[in-house]
Amino acid sequence: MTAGIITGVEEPVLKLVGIEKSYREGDGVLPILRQADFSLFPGEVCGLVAPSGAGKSTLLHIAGLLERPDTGEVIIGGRSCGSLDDGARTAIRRTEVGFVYQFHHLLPEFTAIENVVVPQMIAGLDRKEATRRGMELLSYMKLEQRASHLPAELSGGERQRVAIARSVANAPRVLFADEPTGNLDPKTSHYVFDALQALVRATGLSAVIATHNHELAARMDRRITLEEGRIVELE
Ligand SMILES: Nc1ncnc2c1ncn2[C@@H]1O[C@H](COP(=O)(O)OP(=O)(O)OP(=O)(O)O)[C@@H](O)[C@H]1O
Repeated sequence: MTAGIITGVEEPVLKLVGIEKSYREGDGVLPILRQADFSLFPGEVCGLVAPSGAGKSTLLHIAGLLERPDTGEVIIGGRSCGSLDDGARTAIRRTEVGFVYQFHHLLPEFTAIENVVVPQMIAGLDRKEATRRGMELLSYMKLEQRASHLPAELSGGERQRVAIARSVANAPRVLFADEPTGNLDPKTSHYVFDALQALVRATGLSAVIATHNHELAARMDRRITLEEGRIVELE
């Protein structure tokens, strides 16, 4: 066993322990996260529902290794990430973590399938294998027929489904989605979430999804919120 890697089926894919984060505000500090603790288990889809400004994006960025907490520990796949240097954190982020945002951020000059293939080729896969996996992911997202279209030729919901497929192209352990349907109408939001859920079920991925949409949150395995910087489970 590799030193520092904990194995076992019940081990969380993501663990946050005592996370604290403040930002400077004028002459003072603005505390955002205070002793935030959280565990996400394999295959779980967890909704993060909290008012604007509560710290949802901050939490996702810290958990996804885009930002460092002031104190506390982020453990991904049993590995503590706090003491790692930026290079090691970037390597873990590339292989273990996927991100989806409110806006798709697809490469406009590349087709849907190319957008899913490019990150895999950057990670070292050959084009044939990357295309095979890319088509499989697009089919989970019900986009096989749209694979050769450019982003400008796709609807908002289709673009967001391509962005989701791309975010998991390199088989991360955990997906962080920050308002992934925030830009879509309610019907399309549900359709995109259906596709995301099918993908999660098919790949065994775990996900934390920040959303203002309570109906979507109700469809997730668990829901959490932020209360005065702490993570609290919702019924
Ligand atoms: N880099 C930063 N520097 C200073 N303040 C910041 C920074 N990032 C976020 N904040 C502040 O921290 C608070 C939490 O921001 P965050 O974006 O995490 O909230 P949120 O819950 O995701 O909000 P929303 O739902 O509106 O996206 C806000 O008051 C924000 O202004």
